[in-house]
Amino acid sequence: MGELFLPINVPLDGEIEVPGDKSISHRAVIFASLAKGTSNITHFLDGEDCMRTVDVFRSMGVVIEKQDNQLIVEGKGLGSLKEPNQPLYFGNSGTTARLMCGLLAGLPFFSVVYGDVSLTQRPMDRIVIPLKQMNAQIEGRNEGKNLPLSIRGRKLKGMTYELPVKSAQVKSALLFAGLNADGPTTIIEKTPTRNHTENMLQAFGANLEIEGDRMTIQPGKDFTAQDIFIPGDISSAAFFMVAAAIIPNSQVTLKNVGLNKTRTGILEVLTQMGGKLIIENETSNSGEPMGDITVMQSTLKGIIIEGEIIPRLIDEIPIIALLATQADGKTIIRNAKELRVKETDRIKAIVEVLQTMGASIESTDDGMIIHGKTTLTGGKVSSYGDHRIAMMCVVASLIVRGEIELDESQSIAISYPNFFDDLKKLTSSE
Ligand SMILES: O=C(O)C1=C[C@@H](OP(=O)(O)O)[C@@H](O)[C@H](O)C1
Ligand SMILES: C=C(OP(=O)(O)O)C(=O)O
Repeated sequence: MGELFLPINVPLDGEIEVPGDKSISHRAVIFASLAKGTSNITHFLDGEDCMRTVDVFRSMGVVIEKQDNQLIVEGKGLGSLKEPNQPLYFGNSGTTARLMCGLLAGLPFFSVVYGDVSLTQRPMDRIVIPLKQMNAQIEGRNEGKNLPLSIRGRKLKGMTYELPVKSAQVKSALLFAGLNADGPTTIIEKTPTRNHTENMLQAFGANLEIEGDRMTIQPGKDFTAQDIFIPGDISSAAFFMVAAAIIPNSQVTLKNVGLNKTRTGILEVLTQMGGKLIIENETSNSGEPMGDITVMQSTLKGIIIEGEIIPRLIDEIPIIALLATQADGKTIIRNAKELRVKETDRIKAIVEVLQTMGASIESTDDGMIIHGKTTLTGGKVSSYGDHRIAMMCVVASLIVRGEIELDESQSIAISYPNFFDDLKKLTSSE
């Protein structure tokens, strides 16, 4: 996209409603498509990733209409899905890939699934191995480690499985597979990851029991259509929370943001670093809490981010790294090796981008160490086609002394199509 001509050190001021949560939007389309009746989904994220999930269900015969940010889904039940006559394209979306494979493995037809260059490199064995233990018939490139995969769906066997990787996508894939199993499927999760699938299973009337670190799904329950309001995405809000925290005299309110505890690690980190934030107007819908978050600029200090909090802020680490460059002292991020298998190797990308801009940051095997506070000077950087790296670069451009030349920004439409409009609103208010 070339040079980012954005206002430098202009305070961010005002309020916006960030787009709908990406994880919850994917799940809302899936559940509404499996349910019987008409579901209205309000504040749906029409980013590219969620539209891939919509297209997949359209290819299986579900009528889905989009009116602005409202999605109307005419579900006819799990048994009504039809064999797609073309390969299913998952684009850049890891969530679509993992969740859909779990579902397709148990449906009585054949499908072929593939993705873009980035998704084709991401690990699929984390779902293929446990799905095969449930009797799934899946073949794929690199012995099933990567897309494309071919899936001959059939009745699956229930099983008990302890998750070896802290991944909500793997957990969700197995819960969806469990809907088409011959008996109960129990999943043991030692470190909590986002629980939107569990919340929505319960909201649609599935037979799901959760006890401590184990959950059991029983097949055989029909789902009834629901009206769903999708909260704002805290992972999108994070970019403006950080911008407000680091640009002098800023104050930003983000309305109706999802506050599910499995996602709010960023709020804890901001507070521990000395950030000022207020949460107001808390409500909830379909088991998902939400509220308004106001963030003000403040003096920040470095902290250690590790352990159980990591899955609760995994997608926010690119913007947290930028935040840490503006905090006094050392910030250490550990136990985040999963970042290496996201849209790009995010540890490598974050470190490269921020080093180019003049930050003092080094990578470790499972994270990074950042020394602050540094004045960023700009430079020529690549997002590697990763939406979160691209948005981090745009926020950085608001505080750099020089200019940032970013190679692309189209990827931002994957999760935040109106990102630049929202940025403009916050930088141009009186
Ligand atoms: O289940 C989900 O919606 C997601 C889970 C996380 O991935 P993993 O399950 O791979 O950790 C997250 O990084 C991704 O953006 C969305
Ligand atoms: C990792 C992400 O998404 P996905 O895994 O669905 O591609 C993300 O949005 O940061």
